[in-house]
Amino acid sequence: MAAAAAGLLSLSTAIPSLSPPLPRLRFPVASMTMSEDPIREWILSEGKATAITGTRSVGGGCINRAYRYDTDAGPFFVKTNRSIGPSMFEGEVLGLSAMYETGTMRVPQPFKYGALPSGGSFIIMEFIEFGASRVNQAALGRKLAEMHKAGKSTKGFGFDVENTIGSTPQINKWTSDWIEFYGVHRLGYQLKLARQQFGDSLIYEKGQRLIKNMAPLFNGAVLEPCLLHGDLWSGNISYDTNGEPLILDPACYYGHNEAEFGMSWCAGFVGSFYDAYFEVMPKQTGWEERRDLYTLYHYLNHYNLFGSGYRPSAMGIIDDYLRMLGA
Ligand SMILES: Nc1ncnc2c1ncn2[C@@H]1O[C@H](COP(=O)(O)OP(=O)(O)OP(=O)(O)O)[C@@H](O)[C@H]1O
Repeated sequence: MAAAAAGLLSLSTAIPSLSPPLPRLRFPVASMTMSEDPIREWILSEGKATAITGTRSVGGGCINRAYRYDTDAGPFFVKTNRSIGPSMFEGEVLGLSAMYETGTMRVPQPFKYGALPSGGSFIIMEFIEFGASRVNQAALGRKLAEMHKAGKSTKGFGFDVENTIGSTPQINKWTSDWIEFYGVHRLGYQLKLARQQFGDSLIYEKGQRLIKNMAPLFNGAVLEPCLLHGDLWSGNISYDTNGEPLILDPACYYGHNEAEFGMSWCAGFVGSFYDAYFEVMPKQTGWEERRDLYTLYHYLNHYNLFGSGYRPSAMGIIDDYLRMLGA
């Protein structure tokens, strides 16, 4: 899909409740007719508003600017990025759309993304009022498992577009074999980046040794592609005013379900979360032994994004596995 293409979705397909069955959402490629303010234009046409009564900044994000647009058709949530083209928001729209279509976990319904005339890009989506943090980890675990169960792929492991994890590119090339996908496009990609950025050939070589020898860790596991949020940490989890969990800001792809727990060290998941999750998606043989392998991807990404403070954690995991595997 061309990066400069705009995603289109009519608001007439908006659904007030998430009860299945949901209509299939589509984001057809459309040639961009550049208006002076494409956000306003969409809200006042397909967004079905006749007046924008106010706009205000929403804090919280790091990468983009976020706004609430109040209108006579209800509020919209808008993010803009002044320097990156629409490809980043294309990834977010397709990820939100894929999760929304499962009719399981609550996610904001994505409406539109495109280019800004001054450069940069925007995304418009459903505005969700967050409730007081009535943390319900059991509901979160159950809904997440339902999403993993419902979000199936016929193309293998990967996604239709590349996206980003933090600001690091995330390669989603469709691959039929999970161990190959995780080795090449997840661990291998981050290891190459560490060698390139920091000249760290030690972590690269040890990491590659782990990739070559990690297959036995998957013995007995059911390696089916499931739709993953991909960046599930506490900053991307919230609750609506009914106390229903919702997840935001995804880096979606189809992967082995256990990879979703790779950010658990920043998510604060407790026992009730895992108990509820495993009631829907049963625990697989060897999960405890694979757990750190899935956190390794995110530790490596933190090393690449934030520097050497994360290196000991990544290296420690690699060394432990090399010892365990006698590699
Ligand atoms: N659909 C939504 N409705 C209402 N508020 C939202 C919605 N999505 C996000 N928010 C709020 O806006 C803030 C910024 O959004 P988000 O985290 O997606 O920004 P970002 O800059 O893209 O991400 P990052 O956290 O990676 O920097 C969030 O912290 C959240 O409080």
